[in-house]
Amino acid sequence: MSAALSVRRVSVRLGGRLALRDAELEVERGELVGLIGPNGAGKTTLLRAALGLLAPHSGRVEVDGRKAAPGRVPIGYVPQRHEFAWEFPISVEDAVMTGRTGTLGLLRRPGVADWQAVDEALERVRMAELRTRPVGELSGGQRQRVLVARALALQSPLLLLDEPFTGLDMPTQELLSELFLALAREDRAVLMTTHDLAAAIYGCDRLALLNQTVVAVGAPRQLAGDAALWQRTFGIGERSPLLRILAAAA
Ligand SMILES: Nc1ncnc2c1ncn2[C@@H]1O[C@H](COP(=O)(O)OP(=O)(O)OP(=O)(O)O)[C@@H](O)[C@H]1O
Repeated sequence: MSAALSVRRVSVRLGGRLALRDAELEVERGELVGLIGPNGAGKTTLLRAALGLLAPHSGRVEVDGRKAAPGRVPIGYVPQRHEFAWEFPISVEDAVMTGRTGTLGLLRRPGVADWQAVDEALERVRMAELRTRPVGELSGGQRQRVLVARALALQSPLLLLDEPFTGLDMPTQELLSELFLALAREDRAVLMTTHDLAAAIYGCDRLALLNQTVVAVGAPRQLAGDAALWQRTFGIGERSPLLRILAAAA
C-alpha cells in the first residue's frame, strides 16, 4: 500500500532560490511525524507542496499514491494562526464548517453529515460551548483549537499542521498534543511542524529534521542522541541549552 504522504526527491524554487532541495519523506497512516528545523528551513514550503499549492521543479509529491494537486485528495490542513481571516464576521461553528465546504462564503449548503462532522470536531477540541461565539472574539489558544477543528471536520486520512503550538499555554498544548497522537492512532497520518522541540521529542512517533533538505528521519530518542546532527541542522553552539534537552531525552 502506498504511504499517505510521499515526498520524493522534491526541490521547490521560490523567488529564484531553492527553498527545498531533494527532500525525501514518507508519512504512513497511524503515525505522528514532527517536521522540525530552523526558521526558513522549508517546513511550510514542504507542507504547501504536499497540498499541491506549490509545484516542485523536480521530484514528486504523492498523497495516497496520487500526485498532489489542490482538492484531488482531501487533506486536513491547519495553517499558521495569522493566516486565517479572524476579522471575518463568522461564528466558531461556521468557521469550522468551512473546513468541509471550502470557502468562508459557505458556497455549499451544509447537510446533516456536515453538521455531525462539525459537532464531533468541536467536541474533540473542547470548543462546543463556544460554538456561536464570533471568531474575532476568541483568544489565541481558542483560535488555534478552531483551526484544528476546521481541519478535523474534513475527516481526511492525512492531516498537515503548521506550527499548531505557537503561543499556547501548557494545558492547551497538552490537549492538542494528546489529540494529535490519538488521531494518528485512529489510522490517520499526521505531519506537524513545530519549533517546540520538547513537544516534538516527547510527543511524536518520528521526527524529520529539515534544513533545505531532509537531514535525518528517525525515532526521537535515537535522533536526540546525536548532538552533532542538531548542532549542524540548527546552527547552534556546544553550549546551547537545546543540547541539554536532547541529552535528557536520549
Ligand atoms: N513567497 C516566497 N517567495 C520567495 N521566497 C520565499 C517565499 N516564501 C518562502 N520563501 C523562502 O523559502 C524558504 C523557506 O521558507 P519556509 O516558510 O518554508 O520556511 P519555514 O521552515 O517554514 O520557516 P519558519 O520556521 O520561519 O516558519 C525561506 O528562505 C523563505 O525566505
